[in-house]
Amino acid sequence: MPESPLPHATIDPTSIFEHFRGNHGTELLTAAAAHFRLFDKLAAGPLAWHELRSQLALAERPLVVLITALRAMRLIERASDKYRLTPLAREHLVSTSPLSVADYIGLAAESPGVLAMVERLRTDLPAGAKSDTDEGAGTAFIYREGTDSAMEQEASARHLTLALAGRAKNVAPVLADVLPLAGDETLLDLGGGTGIYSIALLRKYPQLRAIVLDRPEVLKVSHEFAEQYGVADRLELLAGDMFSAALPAGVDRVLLSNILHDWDVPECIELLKRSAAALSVRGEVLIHDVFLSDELDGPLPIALYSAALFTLTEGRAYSAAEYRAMLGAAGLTAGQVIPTLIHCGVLVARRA
Ligand SMILES: C[S@@+](CC[C@H](N)C(=O)[O-])C[C@H]1O[C@@H](n2cnc3c(N)ncnc32)[C@H](O)[C@@H]1O
Repeated sequence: MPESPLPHATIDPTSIFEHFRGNHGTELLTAAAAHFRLFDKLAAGPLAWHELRSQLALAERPLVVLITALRAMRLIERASDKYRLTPLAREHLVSTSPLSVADYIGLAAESPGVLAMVERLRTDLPAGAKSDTDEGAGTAFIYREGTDSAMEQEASARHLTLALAGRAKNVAPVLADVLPLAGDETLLDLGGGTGIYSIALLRKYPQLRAIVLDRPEVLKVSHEFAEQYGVADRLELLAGDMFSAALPAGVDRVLLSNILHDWDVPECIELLKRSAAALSVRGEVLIHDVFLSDELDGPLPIALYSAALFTLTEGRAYSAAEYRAMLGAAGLTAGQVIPTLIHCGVLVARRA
């Protein structure tokens, strides 16, 4: 079988992803205005973070997702550790304002997407997870021992893994361009999915070997990709749970591509500690992901992607500052984010 090419995109597809995620803007804005009455609550005066949490009855992760998006929309701003309405929100989103459009926004209050978002915000549970109102069909993209995951069923694992490949095929050649791995022997790709990022790096660096760790049903797809892209002799497939599997020791790089954004902070720190323990003396951890601003007030496309991650997984988008804090807890320190494509970038970390 002839080897498949892995070409660079000639036209940047980023805007398509931004349009695709636009629905989360409607959902979060309508949830805030019509369900949580956030703008009316803030009309009475600025609130501290803990006051927002108790007045909205939201856990930390959903509140971060909601407030980050509203700050990115320039409807809420932070001043002296309190959150307040911007002039735009005060004039147009407070229900008693003469020029309020709150009822207009309320037209979407009962739409299925908005109701689903409100449910996710209130329960802090990903779609498919078991809750009082949900039978639990299984979560997409994440596997946690003891819970139902779509990644454990052959058809859904294949469908979800191949869906991600579309984005990954565009980004992987750019990641290979920006990472100098000429002196490296081994790359461990945790939650590697199709393995396309490893494949791009293997094709660029002939001395490199890669190990993709993922769930068994997903690895069936990675196996096909390794054959298709002509790197099967240098790509090892390791089936396991990244939170508990014995990881190979002394690897030069651990790649966490679009992994940490699937998990909450304690799980991210755990994965970073496990990654750090797998490194050789000069080894590095590569966080390939999207990055919110350190202020957590944008950019809007990442804030809306964060909402998508929040609804599907146990994670959200993080800022580089948040990653630096997690890396610090794992004994690692990072340089600057190196941009790749479709809002992604790579943060390279080594032992502190
Ligand atoms: C969002 S995808 C990222 C795939 C790929 N790295 C990329 O950048 O496109 C998350 C991957 O992590 C895998 N995964 C989730 N939980 C896992 C676990 N506990 N152990 C091993 N793999 C897991 C999923 O099967 C999936 O392939």
